[in-house]
Amino acid sequence: METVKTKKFTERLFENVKPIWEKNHQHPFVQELGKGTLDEEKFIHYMKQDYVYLIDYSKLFAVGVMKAHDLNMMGNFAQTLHETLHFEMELHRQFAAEFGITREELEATKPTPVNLAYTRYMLNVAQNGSLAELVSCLLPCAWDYWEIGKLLRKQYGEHLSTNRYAKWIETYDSEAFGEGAKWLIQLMDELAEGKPERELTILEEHFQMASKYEYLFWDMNYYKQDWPI
Ligand SMILES: Cc1ncc(CN)c(N)n1
Repeated sequence: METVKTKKFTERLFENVKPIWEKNHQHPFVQELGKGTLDEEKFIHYMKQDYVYLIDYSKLFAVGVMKAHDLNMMGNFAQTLHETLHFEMELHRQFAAEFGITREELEATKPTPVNLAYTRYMLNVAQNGSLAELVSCLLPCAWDYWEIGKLLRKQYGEHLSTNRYAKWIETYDSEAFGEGAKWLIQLMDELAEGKPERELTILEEHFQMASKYEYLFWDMNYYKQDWPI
């Protein structure tokens, strides 16, 4: 008997988000980072903003621990929280040290309107929504960065030795980061399993919204936007 392969929910998400992610991948911030030509001030703006973004992003994993369905899932959220604080944010601390920025200065960064709107959106869903909603919100952050890491390695990998931002590409293209993204993709599929279309639509809205915030985040840093007053 012929078996019909049903499409995974994340395959649907990936197909529909392509136009947004393509814009993220072609954003001048991303492309110039890949080439190593990105203006230092723009990168510093990003490093500082991203550091405080990641403090809030880590809290989403803590909510994941609270809402996890079993010990295994709880452990995975706890591990991802740990890796964000000690692996991903270490990248920012290292770059900051290179640019003469102290840890205190990094941590004291005030989030810009876009940064605040993005993290508040996710934290609101995390606290008031289901576990599936939480994962749909935080997934683009992990997944699209992994895609960008792989893409920049493919496009500009030959010139990494002369790219001052090489460590950034190596981090997001790394096996460790990819494993985290793959776990979240798999978890999204498990949590979406058997859900009615009404609920899947809401999950997809969060996924698309977070993906659009990713674009705004690149733009905000490229143009060094901050509070006008
Ligand atoms: C804004 C943003 N989005 C995603 C990532 C990858 N965790 C990040 N560091 N910053």
